[in-house]
Parts: sequence; structure tokens; C-alpha cells
Amino acid sequence: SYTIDNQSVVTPMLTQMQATNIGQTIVDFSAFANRYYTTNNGVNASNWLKQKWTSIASGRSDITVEQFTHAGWAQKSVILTIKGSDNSAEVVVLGAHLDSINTKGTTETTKAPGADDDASGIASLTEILRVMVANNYKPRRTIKLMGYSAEEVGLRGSQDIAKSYKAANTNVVGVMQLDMTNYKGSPQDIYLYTDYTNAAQNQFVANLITTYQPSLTIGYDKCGYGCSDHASWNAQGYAASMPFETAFNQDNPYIHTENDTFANSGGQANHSLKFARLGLSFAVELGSDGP
Ligand SMILES: N[C@H](Cc1ccc(I)cc1)C(=O)NO
Ligand SMILES: [Zn+2]
Ligand SMILES: [Zn+2]
Repeated sequence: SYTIDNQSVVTPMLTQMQATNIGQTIVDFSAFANRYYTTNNGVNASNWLKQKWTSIASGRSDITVEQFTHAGWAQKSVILTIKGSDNSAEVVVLGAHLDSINTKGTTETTKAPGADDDASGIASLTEILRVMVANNYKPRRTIKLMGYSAEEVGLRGSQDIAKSYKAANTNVVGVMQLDMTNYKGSPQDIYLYTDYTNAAQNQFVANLITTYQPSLTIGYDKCGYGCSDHASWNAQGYAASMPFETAFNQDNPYIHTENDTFANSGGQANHSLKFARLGLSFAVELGSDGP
């Protein structure tokens, strides 16, 4: 249910989340020349993420990290699973995409650092994981963190995954997409996108912001098309939400170029921290519900 009733668990964890950790992961993950879905760099970036999440989760027998193989291309998606205790059939998904692109054409050595798009989302998920493990948080539902391959070439990684979950009849109760979280280009802090998402869940997400981050302001906007991986889950009938860094016409002008760098997002991750905190509150409030 969308009841917000885990403040005693969530609030202490939010205070432990740090922009400096998110910034470091953005720097590390945007150091690959590119993370394009068909290059060796792109394959290496997926393996790097698997290793990173595996080491953070080491010591937790209820956490596994796997790579999802896509038939048509080499770069795999990365899926971390925290198995729920007594309500594990119900699944909460938080996602970001691990690939990057340079619209001039992306060969093995083309620069596409993708610091904002979407290392910022991957880094936000990584900080959520770190703090959940540091607090030995154990959800009742299953929580999955997903790094999608091939988002930039038509949401192809998340489409494969969402279709396979639907085919398996997996009961995904909610999905949050974090794509571009660190470029503060608009007046409001967090923009909730209302197309290709679920209205009831969007209201819950807004309530999470007012409850746990009351100083933040909320905006609403539309993409007008399936602008990120939330649309893949929505297409399969699952409830998805996308909190985004800016209003539609004020998004990061550097994306899909060699200039999408951490420095060009301000050289700090204070904007991403808002999204990481929102993601953690989403994961714990939904993840703590029993059968
Ligand atoms: N299409 C999206 C970028 C994108 C998404 C939403 C908005 I508003 C502006 C731009 C993309 O490139 N995702 O990787
Ligand atoms: Zn993009
Ligand atoms: Zn993106």
C-alpha cells in the first residue's frame, strides 16, 4: 500500500547518504571512453558495475547480483536482488541505465562519458545500496536494483527485462526510473513525469518527497514519448514513475556528447542526492510491506 509508515527506519538512513559518494561513483563510471551497448568499453562498464554492486553486497546471503544477457548485443544489464523475508513474491524495482551514447556516432574510442546520462542514476542506486547494507536493512518484499543496457538505442534492455518479467507473471508492485538526476536546470527540485507512468504511484512519490524531504519543491511535466526505461515497464502494465532533474525544455544540453561530464553537471552531486534519498524512501516504504 502507499501508506508512509516507516519513518523510524527511513529517516536515519537518509541522513547517512552522501553527495560525495555519489559524485565519486559518477567520476569512476564516466571514466570509460564510452559505455555504448556494442563496444568493448560498454561490456567492461557492465562488468564493472556487477563487480561494484557485488562487493558492496558481500556478506549478505540474501543479496545476489546477476547479469541479464540480451540476444541481440554484447552489453549485459545488471540486476541486484535483495530477496524479501516473508513477502518475497512481491517485487519493487529501481532502475537506471548503464549505457551511454554520442549522437555523432559511437565507435570503440568515441568519447561518451554520460556523467549525467546516466551515471548519475547508477550512482544514486549505488548509494541507496550502500546505505541499505550499512544498516543491515532487510525488506519483506523483494527489492531489485537494475542497470539497464541499451536504453539509448530504444529502451531495448529494459524492454527485454520487462517483457520477461511479464511472461513469468512476476508481481512487480512498483518501478522507479532514475535517468539524469544531477543537472539542476530548472526552478523546482524534482519533476515527476506524468506520461508513460502511473498516476497513483506518482502521487505516492510526491507524498514521499513532502514527508521525507519537505524543503524540496516538486514540478510536473511530460516527455511526449517514451523517454526512458519507465516506458518499458508501463508498456507491460506495471506501475512506473520517473522523477527527473528538470522540466522538459530545460534538460541538460550536454547529454549524448563528449561534454556530458561531472564538471558540466556542477562538479558535485547535490542534485543527485535528492533523487537517491527519494529512491531509498521508495524502496523502504514499498519494500517493508507484508503480504
Ligand atoms: N531521451 C532521454 C533524455 C531525456 C529524457 C527526458 C527529458 I525531459 C529530456 C531528455 C535520454 O536520452 N535518455 O537516455
Ligand atoms: Zn540519453
Ligand atoms: Zn538516459
